[in-house]
Amino acid sequence: MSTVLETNELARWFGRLVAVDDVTVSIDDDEITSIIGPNGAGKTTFYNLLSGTLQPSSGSVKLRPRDSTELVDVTDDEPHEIARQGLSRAYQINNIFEGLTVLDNVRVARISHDRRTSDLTAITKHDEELTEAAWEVLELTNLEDVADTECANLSHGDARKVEIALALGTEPSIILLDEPTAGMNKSETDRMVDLIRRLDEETDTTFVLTEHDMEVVLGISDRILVLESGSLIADGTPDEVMADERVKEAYLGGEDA
Ligand SMILES: Nc1ncnc2c1ncn2[C@@H]1O[C@H](COP(=O)(O)OP(=O)(O)OP(=O)(O)O)[C@@H](O)[C@H]1O
Repeated sequence: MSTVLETNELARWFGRLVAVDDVTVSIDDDEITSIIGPNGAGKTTFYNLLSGTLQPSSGSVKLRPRDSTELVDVTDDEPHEIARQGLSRAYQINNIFEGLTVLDNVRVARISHDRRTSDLTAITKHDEELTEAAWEVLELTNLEDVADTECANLSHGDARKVEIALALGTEPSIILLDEPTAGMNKSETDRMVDLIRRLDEETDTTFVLTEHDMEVVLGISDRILVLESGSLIADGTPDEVMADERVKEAYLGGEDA
C-alpha cells in the first residue's frame, strides 16, 4: 500500500464562503475511495482543486506519478501538467469527440498521452502500436463490441464507460470519477460497479469517486470520505462511516441523502 494522493489543509474560499475547509487526506493505492456529502458540501470544488481547474486559497496537493514512489507537489500546477503527472478526471461526456468512433476516441487519448498532439493526423494513419494500445483499453472496459460505433450513437451506459476508457488511455495513477452511475438503471449501475471494481484490481490505477447513490457507495468503497459544508467530518470504512453520529445527522438523515 502506498499513498497516491495527499492534501494538506487544502482550502478554497469564494468571497466569504468556504467551499473546502482545510481538508487533509491521503488516498491509498489499494483502496477505492468515495467522497460523499449533501448538495453543496464541496465535493466538486475539492475535485476542481485536485485537478487544477481551481487554485486553492491555501494548503497543498501532492500526487504520485505512475511508476514512481515519490509524491510530487502539484499545488498551483496547470490542469494539463497535473494530468501529465498522473491524475485523470473522467469528465461527464464532454471530453468525447461525438463524430469519432469509440476506438478512434481512445486512440486520440493515447496520442495526447504520448505527447504527440502535433501528430493528430496519426489518427487517420495505420499505426499498429497505437491501435493495439487502444484495443487493450477497450478490452479492459468491455467496449470491444462498440469499438466502431460513433460516440454520438452510444447508449448512456456505454458513453460513461468511454469516459473511463479515455481516462485510462492516459495510464494515470489515479482517476477521479464524477457520479459514474448517474442516470443509469439498476442493471447498468450494477455493471458499472463491477467494471470499476475489476479495473481497480487489474490496473495500476487507483479509483476515487463522488456518488449520491448510497447503495453504490456502500457496495464499491473500501473507504469513504464525508464532506459537510467544506469540512471533512468522517473518514473510514463504510461500517465506520455509517456508524458515525455526525454523518447520520449531517448527511444520511438529511433530505439530500
Ligand atoms: N465558482 C463559485 N463561486 C461561488 N461559489 C461557489 C462556486 N463554486 C461552488 N461554490 C459554492 O461552494 C459550495 C460547494 O459547492 P460544490 O459544488 O463544490 O458542492 P458539491 O458537494 O459538489 O455539491 P453537489 O453535490 O450539489 O454537486 C456551495 O455553497 C457552492 O454554492
